[in-house]
Amino acid sequence: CPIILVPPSSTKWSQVPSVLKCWFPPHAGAQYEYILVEKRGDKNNVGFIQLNRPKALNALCDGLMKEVGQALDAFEADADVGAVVITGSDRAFAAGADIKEMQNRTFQECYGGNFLAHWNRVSTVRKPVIAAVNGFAVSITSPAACAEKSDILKISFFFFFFFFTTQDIGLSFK
Ligand SMILES: CC(C)=CC(=O)SCCNC(=O)CCNC(=O)[C@H](O)C(C)(C)COP(=O)(O)OP(=O)(O)OC[C@H]1O[C@@H](n2cnc3c(N)ncnc32)[C@H](O)[C@@H]1OP(=O)(O)O
Repeated sequence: CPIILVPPSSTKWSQVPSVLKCWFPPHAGAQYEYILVEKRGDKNNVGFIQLNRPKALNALCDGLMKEVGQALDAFEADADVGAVVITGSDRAFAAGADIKEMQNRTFQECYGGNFLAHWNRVSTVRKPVIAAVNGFAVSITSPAACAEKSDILKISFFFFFFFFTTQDIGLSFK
């Protein structure tokens, strides 16, 4: 007879031993530490991820980004889910990368360890992912990185590069 594993409702996803994680999807009971995850909509077919570090304005720490990746994996594998919505909480969508966590990392650790590799999961999900942005939404990027993504940005980048040779900082506040 099949064995069904049901984690206690107080279990945090980060406390679940790795060998057990494949036996139950994260949104089936185990709680996340940094995000809230549920299925919404009349047909329960919208995957909903709420960033949930309000005291740190949802700064994107390593643990939060790993959990977002896990939740996206679970929604991608769930045939009932047609699209995913990611939103913030309280005053912020997200205050960008967690600068407290980053401040002691050396360039070698970041570059050699490819420390943002798992951040890309959101761009590889094949289902539509919608960002419902509220409050602060802070980020930084380089025009060169943006220019890889679209022709319009390539043209903008050309003009940008013409006038500025340094990296650009993109900030968006509420
Ligand atoms: C994606 C990559 C690779 C890079 C980036 O994203 S770089 C961008 C990083 N983000 C920032 O530099 C933004 C830093 N935050 C701010 O400038 C301000 O917090 C604010 C303008 C967004 C809001 O200012 P406000 O005065 O309303 O709130 P604070 O008192 O400053 O913050 C409340 C609370 O949140 C903590 N916090 C805010 N942002 C971050 C962050 N990015 N990383 C870690 N923690 C953050 C802030 O320290 C404070 O907590 P404490 O009271 O416990 O210190």
